[in-house]
Amino acid sequence: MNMDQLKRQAAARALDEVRDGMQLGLGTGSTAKHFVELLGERVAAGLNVIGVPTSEATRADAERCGVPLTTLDEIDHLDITVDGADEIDPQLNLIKGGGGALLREKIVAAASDRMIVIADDTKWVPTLGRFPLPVEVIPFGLGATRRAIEKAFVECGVSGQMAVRKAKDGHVFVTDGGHWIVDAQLGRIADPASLAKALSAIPGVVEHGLFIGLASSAVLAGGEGIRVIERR
Ligand SMILES: O=C[C@H](O)[C@H](O)[C@H](O)COP(=O)(O)O
Repeated sequence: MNMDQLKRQAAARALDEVRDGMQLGLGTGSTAKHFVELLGERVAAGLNVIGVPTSEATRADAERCGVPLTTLDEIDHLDITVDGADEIDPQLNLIKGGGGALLREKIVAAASDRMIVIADDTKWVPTLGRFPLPVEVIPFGLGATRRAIEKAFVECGVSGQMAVRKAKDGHVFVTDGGHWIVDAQLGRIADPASLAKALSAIPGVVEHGLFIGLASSAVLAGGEGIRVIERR
């Protein structure tokens, strides 16, 4: 089974948790896209749900698949958010934002009763940090923000190169919110909760890709089948 088939399997398993009448957060990325497509098939067959997309890309996918959409201004909570991740550790802390959608993803996950993470099992790691940590920043005063981020890294015992993310066309990547992303190659983040707190305290940082205590469960698809891990 190839990687894409594993992603679809994980998405299909998460779909088992969806009930009629639910309000759903719809994640972003190649794995979440499978979930949106499978959800669309169920909607076409009569399932009544409504979704909040975590990016303009997911909005377009959901519209194409016929999934009805709303916003967090029109409803007061979500039952489940189903989203992918770039890394998942055994405490179900995550690195997200490889696709640049971390800000909306975190807002939507935090407004949800449960967050189910779906992934192929290569995303499962003993310690976060091999995947570059995305930090969403305001372009204004970026030099000062970068220095403050470096200081936070030192205080949290991590270090590594930082680079402003570029889009495929070579221009600076701009998020749906109009911000930039700095990717930090940290290698190993021993204390992700402390680093998350330190980054959140920096004025020019809009959000970062550490999702601490947000995921309720992870559905990991691998060569030997599906593993569901619940947060203790
Ligand atoms: O910004 C993007 C998101 O955090 C994605 O959920 C994450 O990058 C995983 O994406 P994929 O399922 O494509 O690996």
